[in-house]
Order: sequence, then structure tokens, then C-alpha cells
Amino acid sequence: MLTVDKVRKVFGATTVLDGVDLRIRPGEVVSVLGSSGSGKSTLIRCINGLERLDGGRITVDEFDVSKPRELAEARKRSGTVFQLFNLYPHMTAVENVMLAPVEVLKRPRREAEAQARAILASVGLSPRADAYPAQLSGGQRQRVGLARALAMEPRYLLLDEVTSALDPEMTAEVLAILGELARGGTTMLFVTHEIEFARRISDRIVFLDAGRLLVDLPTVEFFSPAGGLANPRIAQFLSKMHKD
Ligand SMILES: Nc1ncnc2c1ncn2[C@@H]1O[C@H](COP(=O)(O)OP(=O)(O)OP(=O)(O)O)[C@@H](O)[C@H]1O
Repeated sequence: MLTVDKVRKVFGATTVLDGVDLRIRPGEVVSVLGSSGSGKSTLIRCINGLERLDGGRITVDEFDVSKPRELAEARKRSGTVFQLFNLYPHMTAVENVMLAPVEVLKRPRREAEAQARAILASVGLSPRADAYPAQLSGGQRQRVGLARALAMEPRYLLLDEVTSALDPEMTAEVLAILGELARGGTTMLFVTHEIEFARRISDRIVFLDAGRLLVDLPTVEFFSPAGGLANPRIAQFLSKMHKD
């Protein structure tokens, strides 16, 4: 289980996360919705140990991300894909994907390469496995980013607005793969502005508003008039997103 307990994060005078509680059980797909600036990316960065907590606790399985000795193990279990791909430009797609398994998991290179090629094939990139990032489209780069996270065989996949930098066609490519992963039982925490997609794939939706987690509801309830929509902040958010 991935557990976020009363987490607080402050930047200067602004409280960006204010007592956030969240549980993600193996096999669940949970989407995080909320307006721009509500703290969604900060939550992912806290889970990944990229931000120091100002209060509360985050554990990935039993590993506490605030304890330097446990962070590496927590990170191995929670693969993160960011909006920008952050691929190494001097390495090919397959080299990018096999890097962490070789360096962190100490896998033999040959084995890591075979696994990396298989994962790239599973995201439809076999023909581009030996291309450099500059030779790939945005959607292909993001699929390499996803393959790189999957190569570590994470128990939890954290996805931070992975399609925000992509045009609609490339977004569809990446969402199709995420949909397959969700159906295949991959555990995901999905920060997104793709509301209709979140609705299709998520078991639960949580809504962040100015750093507070307003609701954590099964997807059907979140979108029902008596459930999430009864909350004016959520109703306002959804009607704005549908207009945009
Ligand atoms: N390193 C930082 N230093 C200072 N303020 C920050 C920092 N990172 C984030 N913030 C602030 O924290 C708030 C939450 O930011 P965050 O990126 O988590 O929001 P978000 O919900 O992911 O937004 P978006 O949907 O636009 O990506 C914002 O007001 C942002 O300006």
C-alpha cells in the first residue's frame, strides 16, 4: 500500500499541501484532479521524495520516503513519469530504458537490454528502439519515458500530467497505452487534466483544492449529482474543464 498521511508542504508563505491523506492499494487506479496550482504535482514530488515534507508521513509499502535510508527502496517501488520526458539525449531509446535496471538493480547488460527491447515493443516502439530522443516525436519520447519507468517493475506507477506537453494525436497514443496498463492491473496514481480518460480508467478520483483533499470517491460517485458534483468547487471545476 502507498500511504499519504496528513501531509503538509509549505513554499514560503503558501501552504501547498494541507493535511493530505490518501491510500493506494495494489491494483487500484486513482486519478488526482484539481485546478492549476492546487498542489497535484507537488503531491507526486513528495511521494517521489523530491520534496521534503513539512508535516505528515508518506510510505511506499513499508518504506518511509522521509528517511534517507528508505528512500531508495521507496523510489524503486514507485516509478514516476513526468510531463517532460527528461530522456538522456546522448543515449538511444533502448539505452535510456536499460540504464536504471543496470545501474540500480545491477542487472547484467544483456538481460537488461532484452527486457528494455521487450518493453519498448509493448509500447509500440520496436522500430524506434535504436533512435536518439531528438529523432523521436513527442508522443514517442513520452512512450520511452513510460518504458523507462516500467523497466524498473514498479509496484506503483506515478504519472504527472504525462500528456500535457503533447498534441491531441500523441496524447491519444499515450493514453491508449495507459488504458492497457490500467486494464492489465498496473497500480497507478494519475495526475491529469484528461477528465474523460480519468473517468474511464479510474477506480477512484480524488480532488485537490488549494492543497486540501476535498473528496476521495469511487469514480461513479465522483461524477454523480449527489456525490462529487454536489460540491460547488468540483461542479465549477468540471464545467470549466468541459468548456475549455
Ligand atoms: N519549488 C517551488 N517553490 C515555490 N512555490 C512552488 C514550488 N513548486 C510549486 N510551487 C507552488 O505550489 C503551488 C502548487 O503547485 P503544483 O505544481 O503542485 O500545482 P498543480 O496542481 O500541479 O498545477 P498544474 O495543474 O498547473 O500543474 C503553486 O502555487 C506553485 O506556484
